[in-house]
Amino acid sequence: MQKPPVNSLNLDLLVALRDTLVKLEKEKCKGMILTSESPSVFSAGLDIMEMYRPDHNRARKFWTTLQDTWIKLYSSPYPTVAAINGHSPAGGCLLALSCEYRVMVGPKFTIGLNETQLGIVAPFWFQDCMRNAIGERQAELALTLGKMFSVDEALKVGLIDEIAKDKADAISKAEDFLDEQSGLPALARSTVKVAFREATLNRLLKNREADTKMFLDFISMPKVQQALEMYMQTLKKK
Ligand SMILES: CCCCC/C=C\CCC/C=C/CC(=O)SCCNC(=O)CCNC(=O)[C@H](O)C(C)(C)COP(=O)(O)OP(=O)(O)OC[C@H]1O[C@@H](n2cnc3c(N)ncnc32)[C@H](O)[C@@H]1OP(=O)(O)O
Repeated sequence: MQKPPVNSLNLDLLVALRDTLVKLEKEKCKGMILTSESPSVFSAGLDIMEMYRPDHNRARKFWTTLQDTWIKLYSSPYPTVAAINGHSPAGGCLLALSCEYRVMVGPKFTIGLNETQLGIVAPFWFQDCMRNAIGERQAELALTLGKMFSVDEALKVGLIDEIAKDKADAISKAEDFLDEQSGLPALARSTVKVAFREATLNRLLKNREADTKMFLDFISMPKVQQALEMYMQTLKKK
C-alpha cells in the first residue's frame, strides 16, 4: 500500500486493492505479501472522511467495495502474508487478520480493533476475523475495550505469528512462509483454506445488504457523526 501519509482506506484505495486481488487470482498468483511503503503505518484503517458527513451513494459504494475487498482477500486461493511494518488500527488490522500469516515489526508499533474507543462499532465480520485468530474470550475482551496491542502482546495472544526486527526481516520471514506453502498441491491447500474460512465468509455473503444498511444507518446517526468529528479534530490537533 502506498497512499501517504497513513494508507487510510478510502474508496480509491479500496478499489485499487480489490482490483489487484481480482487480477492476482486471475493470473494464478503463487503468493502475496501485503505491506506498506510508510515507515511507521501499515494502514490507519478506514478513511474517516468517507464516513463523516457522507454522500449516501458514495458511502454505499465505499462499504460494498470494502466488503468486496475483504471477500477477495479472505477467500484467496493463493497464500497471503501481512508484513505489518507499522501501526495497524481497525480496518488496517482487518486487512492483516484476513491474511493467512502475520509478521509484525517490533517493538514500537500497535495493532488492534480500536473502534469502540472511537464510539463506533466493529462490524460482525471484523469481529469474526479477530475471534478466528485469538479465540472467543480474548476477542471479546479486546473488542469491548477497543484494545490496541503492543507487538509483544499481539504475539502472546496469537494476533500475530512472528516478530521481525525491521521491514526487510518481515519480508524475509513472509517469504519463508510462502516458500513453505509453494511445495504443496495448490488445489488441496486452497480447498482446506476455504473450508476453514467458509462459515465466516458465508455470514457476510448471506447478509451483505443488511450489513450495508446497518453501516449507512449507523453513520447517519447524529451521535456517530459527533464522535467522528471529535475524533478527526483530535487527530488533526495532534
Ligand atoms: C450496531 C451495528 C453497527 C455497525 C457499524 C457499522 C459500521 C461502522 C464502521 C466501523 C468500522 C470502522 C473501521 C475503521 O477502520 S475506523 C478508522 C480507525 N482508525 C484509527 O483510529 C486510526 C487513526 N489514526 C491514528 O491513530 C494515527 O494517525 C496513526 C495511524 C497511528 C499514525 O500516526 P502518525 O504517523 O502520527 O500520523 P498522524 O496521526 O499525524 O496522521 C497523519 C494524517 O493522517 C490523518 N489520518 C490518520 N488516520 C486517519 C484515518 N483513519 N482517516 C482519515 N485520516 C486519517 C490525520 O488526521 C493526519 O492528517 P493531517 O496531516 O491533515 O493532520
